[in-house]
Amino acid sequence: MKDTNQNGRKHVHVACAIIEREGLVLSARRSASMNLPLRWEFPGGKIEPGEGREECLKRELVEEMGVEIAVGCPLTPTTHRYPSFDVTLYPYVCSIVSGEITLHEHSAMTWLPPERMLELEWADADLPIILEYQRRKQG
Ligand SMILES: Nc1nc2c([nH]c(=O)n2[C@@H]2O[C@H](COP(=O)(O)OP(=O)(O)OP(=O)(O)O)[C@@H](O)[C@H]2O)c(=O)[nH]1
Repeated sequence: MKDTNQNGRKHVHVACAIIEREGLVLSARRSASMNLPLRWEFPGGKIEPGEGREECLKRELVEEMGVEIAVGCPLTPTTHRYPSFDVTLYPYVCSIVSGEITLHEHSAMTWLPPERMLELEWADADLPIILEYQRRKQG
């Protein structure tokens, strides 16, 4: 997928994993040296050329956390305009099928019940995803 739009503005397409375990959800904190430093996000990353979204997620979770995941239900993709780039996030509900999490890129992680997720300071693009996920859990 192209990573600039018609205006020459950077637009990244990112698959992200809402990983569930025993009623809790995994949140990961970006490191101080990443862009959006210290914001919380879902693990995942940019979809490479020719790569499927689910394939991307499985690759990213091995690279970032050393775990194999099963990719489940998609949530609604959402596009957000940051000052210096645009991002479209493609969220999927996932579970870990093997491995123990080791953080290779993030500075922290936490498992929270869905209703407490907004206590963290999230990357702005994630808010619609969290709200949709919370609505699904309540309904
Ligand atoms: N993985 C992930 N990225 C997110 C989320 N929300 C969000 O705005 N992003 C943005 O989407 C992009 C994901 O790209 P990435 O993880 O592959 O890249 P990066 O920032 O670590 O490194 P890079 O941009 O220097 O290559 C980042 O710019 C990140 O700020 C999220 O929930 N998960």
